[in-house]
Formats: sequence, structure tokens, C-alpha cells
Amino acid sequence: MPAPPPETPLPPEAIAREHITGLVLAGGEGRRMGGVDKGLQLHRGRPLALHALRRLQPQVGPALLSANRHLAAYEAMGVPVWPDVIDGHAGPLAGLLTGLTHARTAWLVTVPCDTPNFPQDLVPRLAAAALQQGADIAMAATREGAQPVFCLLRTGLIGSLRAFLQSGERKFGAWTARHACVQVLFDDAQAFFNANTTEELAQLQQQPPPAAVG
Ligand SMILES: Nc1nc2c(ncn2[C@@H]2O[C@H](COP(=O)(O)OP(=O)(O)OP(=O)(O)O)[C@@H](O)[C@H]2O)c(=O)[nH]1
Ligand SMILES: [Mg+2]
Repeated sequence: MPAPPPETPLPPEAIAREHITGLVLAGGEGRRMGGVDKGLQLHRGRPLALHALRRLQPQVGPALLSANRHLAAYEAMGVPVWPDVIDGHAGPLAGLLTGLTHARTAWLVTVPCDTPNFPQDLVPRLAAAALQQGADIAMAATREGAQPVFCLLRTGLIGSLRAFLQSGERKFGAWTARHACVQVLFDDAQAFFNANTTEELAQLQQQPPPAAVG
């Protein structure tokens, strides 16, 4: 005799941390900061990219860095560093394609190098939303709008992204819109404050230090 159906559906299992590769994007040109390597600019005495990496690592399994300059300085941060697999500073999606090329997990999450105070529950919240809503991509948002470079996605999307970039397209949101993508609202917009200019890097110092950094 078949078993009776359960009265309440089982909740979907969480995506285990070990199944998520964390990628810090630090391959940009830093033009609004005068062309400096933004990830290596110091904030509270350590490079911005290291802040992002240390905040991400407790939330993921393996971690990777995407950088195109000063690779030895990034390698000193202790995780594999990969220059873009396509030429021409094609933007954050080029870094994402590079991360997908080297990731060995079912999921990957990106953060930019210039946002050292991003939420400490970023990845579990993105993962829960992706799973609950059956999405292939989960992206952070604040009340001011989407934060596309804070993005969790299935690594199986690599073929789609490669084709998108090969066709000359570059816009992050235009690619994610092609897939089942959910936005996850974070109330603390200040946590997403990012340093694009030297002035904004100075403004970061005015913020209270985050509760816990490694
Ligand atoms: N790998 C890689 N990452 C990039 C590229 N362009 C931007 N990024 C990263 O994407 C994130 C968001 O980009 P922006 O904040 O615009 O940084 P940026 O491009 O260095 O700065 P601007 O030149 O002033 O736009 C940052 O973490 C950048 O390092 C790229 O061509 N390749
Ligand atoms: Mg840019």
C-alpha cells in the first residue's frame, strides 16, 4: 500500500556552504579612482579585496579571486587568483565567466572588491531564496535597486554566459534577465556602500567598523 502523503510538504534542503564557490571580483580598471588597482587600496590598514575575501570566506566553501594586475599581491591573500579568460576588460561578467571556468562546485557567488561591509548573511539568504523559488540566479537588492554584482548562480550557466559575451554583450543585468532570477531584498543599504572614487574610499572610514571581520 502506498504511504499517505505527508500533511505538510518538506522544506527544501539548504544549499550547503561547501557547494558554493565564493568569487571576489577585483579585475576592473578603477577608472573613477584614477586607474588604480582598486582591490589593493587600503581601508583600515588592509587591502579592500582582502576585506571582501575575509567577509565572504565564512559564508562559502572554496574561494577565488578575479584580478588582472598585480597578481602576486592578490596571491598573497591565500586563495587562487585568476586573470580574465577573455581579453579587453569586458567588465564584471568577464570576471564571472573566469570564476565559472575554475569553479568545481554546483553554485558560485560573486562579490565586488570595493564593498567591505556587505551583509554577513548575504550568501545563506541568496541560497535560501534560490532554492525556495527554484531560481538559477539570486541577486541582492536594496530599496534603491538591484546590486547585480552580489549574485549567486548555478555554475551550469557557463555556456550561456560564454555565448552572451562572445556575441559582444556586456551588461550584467541583461544576461541575468535571460534566466530564472530572483532578487533578495536587504534592508541595510549602507552595507552595500561601495568605493568608486577616492572620496568614497575616505567616506568608508567614517562608517562604524563591522561587527566581526576575520
Ligand atoms: N574580472 C573583472 N572584474 C571587473 C572588470 N570590470 C570591473 N570588474 C569588477 O567588477 C566590480 C564592479 O566594478 P566597478 O565598481 O565599476 O569597478 P571598476 O570597473 O574597477 O571601476 P571603474 O573603472 O571606475 O568603473 C569591481 O569589483 C571590479 O573589480 C573586468 O573587466 N574584469
Ligand atoms: Mg566599472
